[in-house]
Amino acid sequence: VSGSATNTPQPADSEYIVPVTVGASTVNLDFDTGSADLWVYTSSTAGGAGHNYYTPSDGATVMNGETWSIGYGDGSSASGNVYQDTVVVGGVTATAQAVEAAQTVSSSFSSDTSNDGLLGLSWSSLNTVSPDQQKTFYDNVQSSLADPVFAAILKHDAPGSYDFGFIDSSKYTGNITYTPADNSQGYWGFTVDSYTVGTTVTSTALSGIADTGTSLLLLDDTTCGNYYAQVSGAINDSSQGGWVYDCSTSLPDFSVSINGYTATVPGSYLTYDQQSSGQCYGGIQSSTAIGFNIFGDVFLKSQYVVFDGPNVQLGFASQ
Ligand SMILES: COc1ccc(CN)cc1O
Repeated sequence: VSGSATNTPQPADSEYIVPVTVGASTVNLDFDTGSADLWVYTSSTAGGAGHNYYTPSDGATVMNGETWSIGYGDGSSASGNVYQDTVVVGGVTATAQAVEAAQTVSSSFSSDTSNDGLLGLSWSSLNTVSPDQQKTFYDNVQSSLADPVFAAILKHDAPGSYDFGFIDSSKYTGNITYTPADNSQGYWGFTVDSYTVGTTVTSTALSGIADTGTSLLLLDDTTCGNYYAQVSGAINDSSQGGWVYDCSTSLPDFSVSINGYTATVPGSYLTYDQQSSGQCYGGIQSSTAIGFNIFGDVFLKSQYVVFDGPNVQLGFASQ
């Protein structure tokens, strides 16, 4: 089998939401290659006002004794109990998917009514269900897929898709360049050989993770400093949450070299949003607080990205 589900960017391309059939309901989930839990609001979730919620199908079963509790890099969290139910994404069906029902969610989730939960697409080793760790949707359907891969096609301010089971050459230009993935921490980790700000090449390798569930491109302080050195007037202002600059400033492109392929994020994608101060908040920010680099939506929305589990590799092409 194969299938494609449309994703829709939320304001500032902050997250990409996909309608998913979970049991007897349709909910809008944030697909997150940086985590491995599929969780969703229920009719009784504290903080569930304004969200669609999960209704178990007639065939659903409660996974007795199983619970989950997750924390994310931005300090948000959620927890609850677990059902086994049918989940359909773009016509691809997982018949025995662990559906994690949220009993509690933190305030940043409850106030974000654009999503009704998350669908994790990292490696299943990050799944938080206890005492029996559960598999991601991708792991559950992988053996049924015509080609056991999925692709993320995130766009700037336009609908894209998550494709399961096929590579679509109409969705990228040139060729796909593959590079080994580092799944040792449960993420889709990878290394770039160098980076370029405008036309200035820095021959330093950077490692990080491909994370559709993080909005920004989070890089070490040296790399951030080298980028914003080419943004006149940019300052790193902790009171505004990081690197800001006057919104009239033009931004240089940021590109990375992966196995001979140059992945370019145009300067026009590198402003995240305008602050009330009239300053603009950059899409490239520091990864110091996290301890590793994150190639989030700001980077990914310039690329066609293949996530290949069996070969433990990532593929990149321009779109
Ligand atoms: C508060 O909202 C979120 C927090 C964490 C993630 C996963 N990186 C996704 C979200 O939409």
